[in-house]
Amino acid sequence: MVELADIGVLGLAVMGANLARNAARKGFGVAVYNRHGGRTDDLINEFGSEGRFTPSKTIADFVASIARPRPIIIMVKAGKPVDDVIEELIPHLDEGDIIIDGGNSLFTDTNRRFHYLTEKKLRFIGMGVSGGEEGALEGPSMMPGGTREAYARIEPIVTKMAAQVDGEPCCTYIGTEGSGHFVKMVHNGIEYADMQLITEAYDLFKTVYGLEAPAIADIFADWNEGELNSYLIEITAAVLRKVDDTGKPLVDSIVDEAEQKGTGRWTAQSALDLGIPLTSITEAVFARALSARRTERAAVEARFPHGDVAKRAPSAAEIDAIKDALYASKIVAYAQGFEQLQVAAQQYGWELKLGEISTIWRGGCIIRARFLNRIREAYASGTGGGNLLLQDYFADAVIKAEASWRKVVGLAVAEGIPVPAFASSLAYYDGLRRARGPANLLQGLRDYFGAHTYGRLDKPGKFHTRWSQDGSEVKTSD
Ligand SMILES: NC(=O)C1=CN([C@@H]2O[C@H](COP(=O)(O)OP(=O)(O)OC[C@H]3O[C@@H](n4cnc5c(N)ncnc54)[C@H](OP(=O)(O)O)[C@@H]3O)[C@@H](O)[C@H]2O)C=CC1
Ligand SMILES: O=C(CO)[C@H](O)[C@H](O)COP(=O)(O)O
Repeated sequence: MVELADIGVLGLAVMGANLARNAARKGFGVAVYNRHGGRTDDLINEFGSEGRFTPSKTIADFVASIARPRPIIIMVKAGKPVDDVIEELIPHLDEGDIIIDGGNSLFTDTNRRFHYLTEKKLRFIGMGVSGGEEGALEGPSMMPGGTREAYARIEPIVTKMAAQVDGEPCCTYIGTEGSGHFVKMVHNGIEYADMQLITEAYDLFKTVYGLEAPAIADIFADWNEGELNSYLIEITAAVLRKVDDTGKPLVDSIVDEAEQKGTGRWTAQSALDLGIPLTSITEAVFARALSARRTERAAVEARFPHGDVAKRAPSAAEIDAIKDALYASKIVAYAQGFEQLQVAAQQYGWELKLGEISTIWRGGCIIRARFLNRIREAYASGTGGGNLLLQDYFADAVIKAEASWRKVVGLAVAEGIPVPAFASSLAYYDGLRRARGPANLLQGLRDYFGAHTYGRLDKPGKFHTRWSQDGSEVKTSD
């Protein structure tokens, strides 16, 4: 009798194929299927000896080859393909089978699919997966959302497939509905901010100080030894060090147009819906949009040429100042991202455990970093409610970095180098630490043109001034 597979993987492009190999290497029987069978053949021909694979050329055979209740990871392009695949699967499934969408789906789509499949007595898990091609194979960070009992069925498999840090799997139950994909979306938003901050530091070293890529690589490699230690800082050094077949740094020949698949934009859109000042991530999304206007940028540069920047090698103190600016801005980006998780949890009725989320982001995923241990500690100590900036470790780090942060933003502004993520993070910090800001005037203006009313510091209630009439003030509510 043929042994049934423990899990199925449908969609065998880079992520699906590597997740299937990961599961097989961990000893699970893995059923595999791809719409175009060539990918299935390639996987089996190249890696079939790595474990117990059951390849199929039809969905019916694929489903039939998995032990019930069947856990099936679908790893296809986000959007309509996910709905198409779900519809193709449904006629072949039995009550209690579990479809696990491991792609980067929009969380509202996952909410919809969760309820749709629940009505059909099928179970649905929206599972964020981070780590790219290598992580999928070696151990990603996984963020599964759905019912707790559906998660219990897949837990022994996914916790074994996930990256492990200090003996703990980088996978935990996130919550119901689309919460797993929401958390992955915010992860990606933070990834956008992290990368934007790195490129701003690179731009300063290159454009203001005239450093070549290998010298900048050395700086990032050095930073990776300290508190900035992270996967993205590590690979920045590797990318900057790479030379092409002409012997020149590859990075100097890469087109300066950032692409995006949507998760950063969704994070910013969600922040607007939830009313969260998610400035660092949103600026990172806008910076990608501006970078994509390459032809327009060339034309505008011709009309508004830059003056020459007097380039000179940076002193050790100037390098440290950029490091401080990057670190403080990073703290702000994470504080904003974690606030978004907190507010979403309240808004959508999800019990997101921020300590556990920071724990599973410590390994496997793109934003893995030493820094996440600090966030985990803040939540573990029970003092993690509210803004992360107020936690002692982060507050001390920002206070220590503040003078350098201002200097670096000032230098960039003076030299005409855009640093939107450094600057907006600093503006957020400055805005947040002012008990009294200038919105009193704004309220006055709103009341003037639209009778929108305002509150007063000296008495309770809401008021309107008859600005263009007799100038008198009326109380509009208590
Ligand atoms: N690449 C990465 O680093 C990461 C990707 N992700 C997410 O994981 C998912 C998979 O990513 P990736 O591996 O890069 O692959 P792609 O996003 O490039 O998707 C390709 C896969 O989708 C399948 N597909 C597309 N349309 C359909 C359809 N209508 N019906 C059935 N199958 C379809 C393709 O099948 P066929 O071969 O037949 O065309 C192929 O298997 C995506 O949601 C992505 O956003 C998540 C983390 C990291
Ligand atoms: O999910 C990921 C990592 O966590 C992907 O790499 C992500 O799709 C990259 O996003 P973009 O193409 O928008 O930069």
